[in-house]
Amino acid sequence: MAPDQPNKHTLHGAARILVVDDEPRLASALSTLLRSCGYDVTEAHGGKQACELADTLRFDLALLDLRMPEVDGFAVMSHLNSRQPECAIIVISGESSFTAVSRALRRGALDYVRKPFDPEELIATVKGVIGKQSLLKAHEDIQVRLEKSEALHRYIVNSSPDIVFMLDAKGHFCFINSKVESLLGYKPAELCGKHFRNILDERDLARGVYALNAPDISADNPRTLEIRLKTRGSRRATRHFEITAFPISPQAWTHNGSTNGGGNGQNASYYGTARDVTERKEAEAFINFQAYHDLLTRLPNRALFKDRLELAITHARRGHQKLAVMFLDLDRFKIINDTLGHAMGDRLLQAVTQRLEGCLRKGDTLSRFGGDEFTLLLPSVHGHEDASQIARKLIKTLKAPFLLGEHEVYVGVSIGIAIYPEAGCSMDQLIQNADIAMYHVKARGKDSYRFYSESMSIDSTHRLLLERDLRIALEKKELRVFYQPQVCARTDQIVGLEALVRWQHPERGLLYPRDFLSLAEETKLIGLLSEQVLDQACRDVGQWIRAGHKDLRLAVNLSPIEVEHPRFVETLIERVNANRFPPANLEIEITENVIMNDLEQISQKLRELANIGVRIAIDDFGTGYSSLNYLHRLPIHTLKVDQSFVKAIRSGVDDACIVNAIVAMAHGLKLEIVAEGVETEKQLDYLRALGCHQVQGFFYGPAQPAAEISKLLTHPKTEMAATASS
Ligand SMILES: Nc1nc2c(ncn2[C@@H]2O[C@@H]3COP(=O)(O)O[C@H]4[C@@H](O)[C@H](n5cnc6c(=O)[nH]c(N)nc65)O[C@@H]4COP(=O)(O)O[C@H]3[C@H]2O)c(=O)[nH]1
Repeated sequence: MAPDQPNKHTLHGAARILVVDDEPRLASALSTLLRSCGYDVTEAHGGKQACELADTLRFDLALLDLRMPEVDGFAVMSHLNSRQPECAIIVISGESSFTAVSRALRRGALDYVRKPFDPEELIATVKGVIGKQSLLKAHEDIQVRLEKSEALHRYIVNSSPDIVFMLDAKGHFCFINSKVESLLGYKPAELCGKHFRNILDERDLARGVYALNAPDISADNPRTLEIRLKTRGSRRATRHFEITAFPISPQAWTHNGSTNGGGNGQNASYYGTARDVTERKEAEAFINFQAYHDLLTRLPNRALFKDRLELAITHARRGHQKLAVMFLDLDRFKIINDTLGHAMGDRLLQAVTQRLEGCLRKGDTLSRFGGDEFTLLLPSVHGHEDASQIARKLIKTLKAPFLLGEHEVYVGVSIGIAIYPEAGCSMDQLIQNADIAMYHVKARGKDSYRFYSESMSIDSTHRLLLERDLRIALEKKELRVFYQPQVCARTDQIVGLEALVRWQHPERGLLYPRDFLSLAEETKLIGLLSEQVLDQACRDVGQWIRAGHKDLRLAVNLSPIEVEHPRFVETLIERVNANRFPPANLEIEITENVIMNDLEQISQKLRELANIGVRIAIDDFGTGYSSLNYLHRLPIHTLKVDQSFVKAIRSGVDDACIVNAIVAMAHGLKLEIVAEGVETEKQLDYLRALGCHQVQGFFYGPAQPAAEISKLLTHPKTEMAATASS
C-alpha cells in the first residue's frame, strides 16, 4: 500500500505500534514501512526488550514475532495482555503450523501475517486491526459515558427530596424512585405494576383518581393537589403529600427501555412528583386547633362555639326546630383554685370537662368560654323537658367528689338555659340570655338550672326604674308581709306562719317575690328588704305570741346572699332581740344549695343560731342534693317537702313515691315535716296517712295580710273551714 495516507489513530492521533523481532534487520524494515504510512513506531529487538517497553510506554498495536530466544512471542503476548489489555496484537511469524497460529489467536492475537510478508497485505491488516480497535475504543468510551450519565440521573432522581414516579395510562406505577421507601416504607419494586390507588388514603380516593383523569391536565398545566398517602405496615398511618402530575407526550418520552430504579418506565403515560408536606400540614392543623380550641381542656373555644351556634341557628330556622344554649359556671371553683393552686385548678377543669362530655351526644358542642365558664349547644332539642333532663344530668355528674392528689373536692355548677327561638333568635342574644339565666341561678343558691324568661332581662331602663322604685319602696316602707298558715295535719290547728314578702307598688298594685326578688338580690338590696320583713314579722307574730299563742312559730325565708354574709348571725340576733321576739319561736328556711355552697362556714353559723333556740328548716327539700350526708351533721329541725312532689300525689304513683321516701327519711332522722303546696283533700289525706306532721297550702289558704291572720287565729275553726271549702 502506498504510504501516501498517514494512518492516524482515530481518537489519539497517530497510532503507536510496537514492532517486536529478534532480527534487527527485519524489525527495521517493518518499522520503516509502517513509519512511511504515518504510524508512530517503536522497535524491540527481542521479547525481553518488548516486555520492558510495554512497562513504560503505551501502544495501540504490537506486531509480534513468535519465535524468539529467551522470551518468546507467547510470553510477550501474555505480558502485554496483563499490562495493556487494550493493545491489539498481530502475529508476524515464519511459524505456519496450525497449532501455533490457533494458539496465538486463542491468546488474544487479532490477526496473523506470515513471513516473508507482502507489504501491502501487512499494511492492510494493520489498518484493519487499528480501525477495529479504534471502533471498540469509541464504543467503550460511549458505554462509559452512558453509564456515567445514567448514574448521574439515577443519583439526581433518587436523591430528590420528593417521590418521583411514572404511571401507565391506567394508573399503574411503572417507575418510582427509592424515596418512596424512606417516606412511606414501600420498596419501589413492590409498588411497580400496582395501581396508585393502593397507597391513597380512602378519604382521598375519589379526589385522587379524578385529578389524574381531569380533562385539562397537560404538561403545561400539571395537576397539583394535596392528598394523604398510606404508609406501609399495620399502623395505617397517613402522611400528607403535594402531588404534581401531568401526562407525558410521546415525543418527550420515546424510551421504553430499561430505567434503573423501581420499574423501567415502560409504557409511561404520566410523570409526577410527590412532596411530603406532613410537617407543614401538622403545623397548620396545630395553629388551626389553637385558634379554635382551648388548649387546657381541648374543647372548642368561644370563637368556634359561636361559629357552630350560628350554623345551628340557620338549620333550626330552616327546619322550624328548637335548640338550646346552656351557660355553665362552676360553683366553688375560685375557692379551690385559690387554696390548692392553679395546677390543681387546671386538673379540676380537665376532670370536669371529662365528666361533662360523658353526658353529651355526638352533635352537641361543649366549649370552654373562659375561666370556669362553659357553654353548651344542644342543636336538636324538642323543648324544655329535653334540656332540663340534660341539665339535671350535668349537675348530677359533677356532684360526686373530685380527687385531686390527696384532696377530695366538691364543685357544683349553675346552669342558665336559653331556648331558640323563644329566648332569642340571634347567637349573641342566646348566649347573653343563657348567661342572665345562669346569674339568676347563682343569686338563688347555685348548683341548679333555670330557663331564661323575659322577666329576667328587664331591659336596662326598665330595670333602673324598678331598682329606683324598690329603693323608694324600702324607704317609704311599701313592702308588706303576708303570712301563710302552717297547719298541724292531725289537729288542723295553726302551728306556724310563713312570712312571705309582697310589695304594694303605688302604680302596679300588689307585686309578688318573683317580680322583684331577683332584682333585690342582684342590687344587694336584699339585706335591707329582709331586715324590714323580719322586723315586721317579729312585731306581728310577737304580738300574737304575747296574746296567747305562745307556741306559734314564725318561718322566714332567707336568701343565700344573706346567709353567706359574714355578719349574718349577729344581724339576725340583733333584729330578733330588738323586737323582743323569742328565738325558740323562730324558724329560718334555707335551701340545700346554700348549705352545700360552703358546708363548713354555714354549719358553724347554723350551730350558733341553734344554740340560742332558733329552728332551722330545709326549704324545697328534694329538688337539690337531697343528701343525707349533711342532714345528720347539722342542727336541722324541719324538712319542707317541695310543692312539686305534693302536686305529684294526684298524678301518679312514681312521683308520690318520692314523698313517701322523704317522709320516711325525715322520720328516721327524727325531723319535723312540713308539706308545701297542699291544694286538695286527697293530697291532705295522703300526707296524713304517711305521717306528715304539718301541711301548708291553698287548701288552708294563701298567704294573707296580718289582719286576716288575726281573724284566723281568733276564730280558727270557722275561718279555716271557710277557706278549705272555698
Ligand atoms: N301553687 C301553689 N303555691 C303555693 C301554695 N301554697 C303556697 N304557695 C306559694 O308557694 C311559695 C312558698 O314559698 P317558698 O317555697 O318559700 O318560695 C318563696 C321564697 O323562696 C321567696 N320569698 C318569699 N318571701 C321572701 C322573703 O321575705 N325573703 C326571701 N329571701 N325570700 C322570700 O319567694 C318564693 C315565692 O314566694 P310566693 O310567691 O309568696 O309563693 C309562696 C306561696 O305563696 C299552693 O297550695 N299552691
